[in-house]
Amino acid sequence: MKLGIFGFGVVGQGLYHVLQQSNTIQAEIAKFCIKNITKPRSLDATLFTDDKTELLDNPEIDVIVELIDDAEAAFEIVKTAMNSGKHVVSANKKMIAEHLEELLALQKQNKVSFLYEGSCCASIPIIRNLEEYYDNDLLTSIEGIFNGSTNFILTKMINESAPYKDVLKEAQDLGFAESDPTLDVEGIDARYKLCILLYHAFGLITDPHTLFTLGITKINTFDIEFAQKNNFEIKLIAKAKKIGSQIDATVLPTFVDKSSILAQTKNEYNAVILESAFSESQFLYGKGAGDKPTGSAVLSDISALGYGYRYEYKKSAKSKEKIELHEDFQMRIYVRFADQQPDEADFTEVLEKYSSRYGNYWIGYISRQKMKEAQWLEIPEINVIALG
Ligand SMILES: NC(=O)C1=CN([C@@H]2O[C@H](COP(=O)(O)OP(=O)(O)OC[C@H]3O[C@@H](n4cnc5c(N)ncnc54)[C@H](OP(=O)(O)O)[C@@H]3O)[C@@H](O)[C@H]2O)C=CC1
Ligand SMILES: N[C@@H](CC=O)C(=O)O
Repeated sequence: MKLGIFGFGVVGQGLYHVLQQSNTIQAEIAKFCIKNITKPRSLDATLFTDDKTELLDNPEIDVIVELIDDAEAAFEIVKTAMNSGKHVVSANKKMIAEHLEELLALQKQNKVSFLYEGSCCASIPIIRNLEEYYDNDLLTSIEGIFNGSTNFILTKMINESAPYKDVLKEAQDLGFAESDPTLDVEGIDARYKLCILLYHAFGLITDPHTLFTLGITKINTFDIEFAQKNNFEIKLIAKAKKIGSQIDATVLPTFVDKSSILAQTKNEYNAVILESAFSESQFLYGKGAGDKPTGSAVLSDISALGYGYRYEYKKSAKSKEKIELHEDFQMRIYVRFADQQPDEADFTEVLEKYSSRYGNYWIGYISRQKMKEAQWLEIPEINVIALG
């Protein structure tokens, strides 16, 4: 294989290192295409170009590896590569989640492989497991910690009382966070990953914007103290549950019991729990961000191209039932507020009310639709955390 690699940032360099250390892959790097040609690089300058046609128009390059931080530019690169008959490996969850249908069509039209294991939970081989191992089992739910940066931030905030701003900066310095870290802390990155996994798990294509998502930016010491008093950890949980032919999918900060497997998942580690009819509960665990862990997933895709592997998207091909996203579910939530309180009429039932000079909270049931429409959710002092 001759590889044309786009991007030499955290993941591009991680891939370079794992490729150097792996002695089983028959792949040669033709060139890296990057954005800024004047930036100093750790490798010989002849290996770099800022002209994408040098890679895309080179007939000797049969595999394009797309590892850049610009989703729209990435989509153009991937489209051109596939239309030129090249196989593509990517880790770009934003690009994949936002263009999934077009990408499926491009693979089919051009009879090429498009693999993207690194896009979901970095080193955890979740996509290929969903494609191959869970081919015939009846999956009922997939849930877990799908973002390394927020898990790193929450671990440090809760276990080490570290300030949010400092740990966000640390997550950026370690190469875990996206170039735009809002994608991480607002839960959007986890939502992209959930969208991709929804297709591989259940055959459901979803517009990422439709999934109800809350991030971790409003969590404060009052919430952390509530968690500690009640033996909880706070985790950003992405979850999709199949009820009949309907799917309930959300990304929410969630109180999880300290003894649970998800509470034990710390720092940049990710975790996925799968529930299915025959194998019942299974757990996958591994680093969800970082150079070499993500590089290893990309390497595994490159290796799979060596034996002609491609996703068959079996769930969508085999499914006889029409799977739909459904929003009419009740959620049990904790809502913390200061002077302005949430609208009680929005709640189906308020189970508990607490008030003190340090802060107030309610615990209650509310429908997803009411949550989506709630104006009070925009108030900076109001924070919602799901109760699992
Ligand atoms: N970091 C992580 O842990 C993980 C990241 N990902 C995904 O991998 C991708 C890369 O992330 P990461 O390595 O962290 O990002 P970085 O910001 O570290 O690197 C981005 C690279 O893309 C290059 N680039 C940007 N735009 C273009 C363009 N138009 N043409 C050519 N090159 C371009 C940059 O060039 P230059 O060097 O000149 O600036 C840089 O080398 C993203 O999609 C991210 O979501 C997936 C899993 C984990
Ligand atoms: N920013 C992402 C990187 C991996 O996907 C994360 O923190 O999980």
